[in-house]
Amino acid sequence: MAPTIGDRQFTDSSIITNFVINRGNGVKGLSEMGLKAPPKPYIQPLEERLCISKIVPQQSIPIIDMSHWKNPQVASAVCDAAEKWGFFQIVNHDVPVEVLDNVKDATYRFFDLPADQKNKYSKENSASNNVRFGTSFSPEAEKSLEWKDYLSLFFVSEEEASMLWPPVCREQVLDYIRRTEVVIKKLLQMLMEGLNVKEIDDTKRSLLMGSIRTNLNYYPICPDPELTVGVGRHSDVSTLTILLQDEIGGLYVRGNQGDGDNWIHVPPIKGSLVINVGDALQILSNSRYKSVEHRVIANGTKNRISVPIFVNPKPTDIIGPLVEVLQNGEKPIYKQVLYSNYVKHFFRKAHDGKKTVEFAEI
Ligand SMILES: CC(C)(COP(=O)(O)OP(=O)(O)OC[C@H]1O[C@@H](n2cnc3c(N)ncnc32)[C@H](O)[C@@H]1OP(=O)(O)O)[C@@H](O)C(=O)NCCC(=O)NCCSC(=O)/C=C/c1ccc(O)cc1
Ligand SMILES: O=C(O)CCC(=O)C(=O)O
Ligand SMILES: [Fe+2]
Repeated sequence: MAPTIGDRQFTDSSIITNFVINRGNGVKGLSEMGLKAPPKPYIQPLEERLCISKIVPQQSIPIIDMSHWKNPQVASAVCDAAEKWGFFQIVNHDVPVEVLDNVKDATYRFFDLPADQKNKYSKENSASNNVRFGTSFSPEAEKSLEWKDYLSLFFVSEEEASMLWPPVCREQVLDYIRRTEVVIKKLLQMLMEGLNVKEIDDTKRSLLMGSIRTNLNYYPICPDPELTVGVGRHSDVSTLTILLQDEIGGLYVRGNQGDGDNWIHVPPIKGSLVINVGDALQILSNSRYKSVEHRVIANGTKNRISVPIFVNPKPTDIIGPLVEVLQNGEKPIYKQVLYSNYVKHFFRKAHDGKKTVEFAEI
């Protein structure tokens, strides 16, 4: 017999939505009931499941050692990876491993809170849109739900964070952002030099790193990971995303071989950070740097967490190909778009691969 919530059989999708979404139990609450199979709303159509034959085990994204970051070879490796892969890992980046461990512990602390505590930060209850606890990406728009809960923290100021962010993780997330900012600046400087942008002035700084959103992602144990997704295929809307993952694995990036229907695992490396180009940098660079599709498969025996920092333009910025990039006579592929409109378009629909960027195409 299917597990029950109260006296109702756990097959009715409205009961699941109520338990998971409205009452703040999240998919973590479902997972902890020890279900034998994922409930129907979580079953993905065949075309969205990651078939093992599409995984290319012999390939991997570049791993870049940042210890001698002033060496031009490092800049050239970063620009090369951003062009060809859109994804790379960095090691020896100077963000202390304790800072990373602390933010991982803080993530567990938040998700281990009782449902009613976490639900204070839900879309309905949160004191601000800048703090949101939720599940899946866009439950209202999705045909099948993702096996993921999240806390999303949009940074406005330390003062606002101290009033609005959950105390169990606030300081650790702020510390992670502060320490990572140094490496973000180095990477952006290298990427801009690769585009012939000599100086990052205030306008460019805003376009490249004017706003920061940090998500704490929690992927609970899934009874049948092959039938579900942790995160569906998508590209990020950021300029750059800095991702901290734990030791479990499960992140896959679209490969660039053959017809492109192949996926590469991003292996966890202790102390490393995964970097990926987002749509905003693809647009600013007129497609020199590529935002690449990726997805997450939940684990059958372990809970997994990840903590992406999305480095973005300011919502009020207008983004389009940079003049420096078009100086050589290159035709612009993208029009000028208001970044908040771009983000709204992204949040309004279910994940759908690289579809969001079409919003900015000429
Ligand atoms: C322009 C925004 C996006 C919307 O503002 P708004 O029009 O005043 O309205 P809301 O804040 O009420 O949000 C509108 C819709 O956006 C969605 N949304 C608003 N934040 C959120 C939120 N953190 N989460 C998931 N829905 C949201 C949400 O669906 C919501 O729909 P609804 O409440 O049903 O009307 C505004 O929040 C804003 O300027 N935010 C700052 C810019 C910003 O967030 N940049 C971050 C870009 S990177 C990023 O977030 C990547 C996230 C991501 C996440 C998961 C992934 O799998 C992959 C990537
Ligand atoms: O959990 C991961 O490894 C990646 C998550 C992701 O792609 C995202 O939050 O945008
Ligand atoms: Fe992502």
